Amino acid sequence: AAIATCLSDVEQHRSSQCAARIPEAGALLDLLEKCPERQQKGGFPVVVFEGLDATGKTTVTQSVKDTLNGILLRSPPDCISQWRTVFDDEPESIKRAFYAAGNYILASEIAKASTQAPVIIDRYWHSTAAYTIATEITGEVQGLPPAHDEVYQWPEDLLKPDLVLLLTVDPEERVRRLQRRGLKKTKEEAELETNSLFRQRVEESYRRMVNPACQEVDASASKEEVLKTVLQLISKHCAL
Ligand SMILES: Nc1ncnc2c1ncn2[C@@H]1O[C@H](COP(=O)(O)OP(=O)(O)O)[C@@H](O)[C@H]1O
Ligand SMILES: Nc1ccn([C@H]2C[C@H](O)[C@@H](COP(=O)(O)OP(=O)(O)O)O2)c(=O)n1
Repeated sequence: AAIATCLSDVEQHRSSQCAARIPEAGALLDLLEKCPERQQKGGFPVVVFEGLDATGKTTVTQSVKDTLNGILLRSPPDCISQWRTVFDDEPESIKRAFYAAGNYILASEIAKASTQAPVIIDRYWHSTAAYTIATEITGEVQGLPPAHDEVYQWPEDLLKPDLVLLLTVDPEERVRRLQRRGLKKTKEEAELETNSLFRQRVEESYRRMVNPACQEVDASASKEEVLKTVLQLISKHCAL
């Protein structure tokens, strides 16, 4: 399934002539091969936060982690994030193999952490899927694969979270937050800012994901209000 695809993608790139150019692909594959397959979740809830850049994921995940005494994780996981810039400059298929592999490596961390405390995650599979789907077409959301297409399914061999919250803010507020933050953006995020059709395709892809689907949260309110809404949703959907 998905892990096989991303393994073969990375393997292909390791064994191809570009391997000399991307030695990190070999190191990534070694890490991936060490991860046990079909990881099981522990007894604590696993909650994922998704959304476009600057919708407030970092802010809210930190607060939720503090409130619930939880463990905060992100995709791509810290153990491979030093290679991110290398893969971000590669062609689309190599870049996506990196992010896909990162989700499987993260699954091992989630399995372990969820035996200790609630796990809060900043991006996971839905990010990889939504940005990939949105990149593969151009133009309006009408051009996306139809709702219920299998591209919107969660990979059957990847550990599932209990709850996925999709943070959305209106485009003007999002740009204000991006500007206020003033951090260096990934190339793709710079493009997002200017390309509103791409942004719409990413959000619509997020909304079509199923099993688990994303629950949308309007994140335009103040940090305190957003935190309150999110904590209510978590206590409604997860046994804490
Ligand atoms: N609810 C909010 N209202 C106003 N500003 C916010 C809110 N949440 C986050 N911000 C600000 O917006 C910027 C982007 O937030 P951040 O949490 O880094 O988003 P992300 O992790 O989704 O990229 C930051 O400068 C942050 O302080
Ligand atoms: N699990 C993940 C995480 C990120 N990605 C990709 C999707 C986009 O190209 C970028 C977004 O990452 P970026 O660092 O800009 O986002 P944040 O600042 O963390 O909100 O990474 C992914 O494909 N899969």
